[in-house]
Amino acid sequence: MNFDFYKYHALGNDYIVIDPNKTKVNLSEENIRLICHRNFGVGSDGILYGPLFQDKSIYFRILNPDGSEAEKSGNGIRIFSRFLVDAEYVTDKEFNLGTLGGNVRVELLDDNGRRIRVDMGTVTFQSRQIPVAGPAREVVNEELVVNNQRLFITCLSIGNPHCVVPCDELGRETASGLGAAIESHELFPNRINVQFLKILNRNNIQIEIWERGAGYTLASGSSSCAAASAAYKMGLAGNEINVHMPGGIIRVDIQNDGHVFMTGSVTQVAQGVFSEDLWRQIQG
Ligand SMILES: N[C@@H](CCC[C@H](N)C(=O)O)C(=O)O
Repeated sequence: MNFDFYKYHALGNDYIVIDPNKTKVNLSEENIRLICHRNFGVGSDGILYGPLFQDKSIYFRILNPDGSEAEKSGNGIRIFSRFLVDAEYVTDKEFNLGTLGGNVRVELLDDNGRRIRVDMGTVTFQSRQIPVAGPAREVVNEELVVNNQRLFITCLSIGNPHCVVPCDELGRETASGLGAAIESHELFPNRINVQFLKILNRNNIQIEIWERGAGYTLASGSSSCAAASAAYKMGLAGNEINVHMPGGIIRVDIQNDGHVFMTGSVTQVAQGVFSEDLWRQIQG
């Protein structure tokens, strides 16, 4: 049987995979919002659309539940890699994947892609590359007042933009209230993903996440890499870091050459068909 969509989660960060070679859907912003809606649609933190083949390379698109497109997603990369194994598009243990935010190298740590390590590339703290408004600079430990609170932010890009905010105490309410205000702050012309960071010790950090275009999520791969890189840059942690999130733990290793490796799990949730009612809505 052919399915219209496949659903996976990586530590509770859930994605719907749609394969354009099998299922033809008009992914307008409105349709993306409906498919991802947790009451009116299937429900997810986003859609992964691929494989798309170009010059013998495999690409995929990452669509946020508000209809916007992201350049990169760590959990999205691991989930899409597992889908490629499940759908028998790849048989090698190591392969490259293309995203808008750059190419990554994927390594399957077991036979069925349930545990995956990814070379996510390198990070930059340069404001122009993230982007962050104002003079060209590295955005490290910079003061920002949001909702009358004085914060110290470190911003970086790992293909998609992140703002890391060290905090003494973490909680879903703070992450949601401050996260939404920071995501759309005028300092960030492309909006930004936000991580609230607590240092546990040199090898363990804890984060709460507010994702651009998705809101509060239980886990995020690129956020784990961003928070670990910011903690390392500020001298608060070493280069081998377990990132604890509400949905579970991702391991981040920062190499001497600057490459950031992320290791974590992927779980398949469902294989499904869109009902006639939903098809009627998404076909207009
Ligand atoms: N969940 C993701 C990040 C998805 C993209 C993000 N919302 C953005 O707009 O950059 C991850 O695991 O990295």
